[in-house]
Amino acid sequence: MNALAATNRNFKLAARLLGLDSKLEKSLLIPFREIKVECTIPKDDGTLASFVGFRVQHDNARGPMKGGIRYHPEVDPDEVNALAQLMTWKTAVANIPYGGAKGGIGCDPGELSISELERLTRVFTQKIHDLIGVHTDVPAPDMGTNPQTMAWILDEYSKFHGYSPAVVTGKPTDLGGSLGRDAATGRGVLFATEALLHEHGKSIAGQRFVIQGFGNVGSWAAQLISENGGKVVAASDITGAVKNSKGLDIPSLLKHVKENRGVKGFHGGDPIDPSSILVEDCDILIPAALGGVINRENANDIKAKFIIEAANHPTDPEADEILAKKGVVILPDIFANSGGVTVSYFEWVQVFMYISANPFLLQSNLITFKGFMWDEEKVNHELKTYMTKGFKDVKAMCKTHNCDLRMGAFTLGVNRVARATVLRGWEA
Ligand SMILES: NC(=O)C1=CN([C@@H]2O[C@H](COP(=O)(O)OP(=O)(O)OC[C@H]3O[C@@H](n4cnc5c(N)ncnc54)[C@H](O)[C@@H]3O)[C@@H](O)[C@H]2O)C=CC1
Ligand SMILES: O=C(O)CCC(=O)C(=O)O
Repeated sequence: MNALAATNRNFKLAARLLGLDSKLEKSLLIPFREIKVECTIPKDDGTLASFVGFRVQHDNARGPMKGGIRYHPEVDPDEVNALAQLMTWKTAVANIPYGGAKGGIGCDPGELSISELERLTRVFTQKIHDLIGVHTDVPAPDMGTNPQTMAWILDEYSKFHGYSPAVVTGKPTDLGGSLGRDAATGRGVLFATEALLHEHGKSIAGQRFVIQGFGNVGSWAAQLISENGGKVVAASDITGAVKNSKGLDIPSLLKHVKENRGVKGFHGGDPIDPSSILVEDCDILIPAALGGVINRENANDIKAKFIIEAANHPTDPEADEILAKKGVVILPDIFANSGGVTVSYFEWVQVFMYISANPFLLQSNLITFKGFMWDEEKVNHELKTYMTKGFKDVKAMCKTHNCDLRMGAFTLGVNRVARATVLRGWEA
């Protein structure tokens, strides 16, 4: 099932459990705006290259639309649409005052030089600058993008609208980014996993983890899990996969990935076929790469007892059904990976605090006044508070609607957005 069909299906199931009015259901499903732009850049060798960029703004009933921008060859409009919708429910589950959006450019960032990536980002920003903004739609990093990408967007946007550090989050700390944002999605995955395991009378220590994807989210999750006594027995990325049943030495693997741009060739374990990573023996499986990877082809062979969805939409609905019958507990993406957008919200709030404390910044283009920025300990502490509360809220919905964690999270998110929509008088 494609990502959009799967996401719509989950939304409709939640709407039915909530008994939503059919007109309200329809208006919640239809995106606020879909943007598709052509981005042509000169390559370093002087030839021209054209790419297609997307931004889907799904819903803004609860606040400015929020979500990452992805650079990946498989970016397509349906997937961006699904990911934007997931952001709407995710920000509502986290109970932060945002709606949902997502963007992407169909490109392979590994094939582009830094200057080509900068030109592409600036052209994309030129094409969409009138439709994003501090109070309308606030991008952030996702697959294939990073704080540097956000810095280019900030700079290009500011040429049109004046210095606007709150127009993106996940930016470098030197430009007003929040401490802790880089690790936030992985740290949120840790807190979410702790909350789930606690309920099952378990803790991270001693559990065997398998992680697919070793980029921002996967590598931070691996690091924090191993620091908390968990054993990462296999990990993979686009370059390859490695396994060590005694537990991979994560600091050495992180060093290897940094030096070699991938997991491939790491000597602290045995190389395995990356396509078998999801069915490796473990207690807890963490998909942290692409969507749709857990499907009817492999669901029956999955050995994990718990799946923590660090990636967006890693599990197809058909796999959901198979895994439920096997008794596998799935912590859904719209809760499990909400740590990133939650700290993005903290970043946005911090930027407003220092701007209002020192309006001179807006004229000077310089951020020198850090008095109202939070230290990392505060960021992490607040994140834990939000993740713990989020888990409790999801569980309460599971009890009310007698449903699994995915529907608990969907009913929680959809209900909060529906209430905001009605309160604003937007229902049909
Ligand atoms: N960065 C963030 O704050 C958030 C990211 N996410 C989701 O987490 C997932 C990962 O995102 P990031 O870590 O930010 O991206 P990233 O670009 O930093 O890393 C992606 C990782 O996935 C690997 N990968 C790509 N294709 C693969 C394949 N076919 N098989 C195995 N590995 C593959 C890459 O080699 C890389 O290690 C995505 O689904 C993203 O939407 C969710 C919430 C927030
Ligand atoms: O930090 C953000 O604003 C968005 C992160 C994101 O794209 C996601 O949660 O999937």
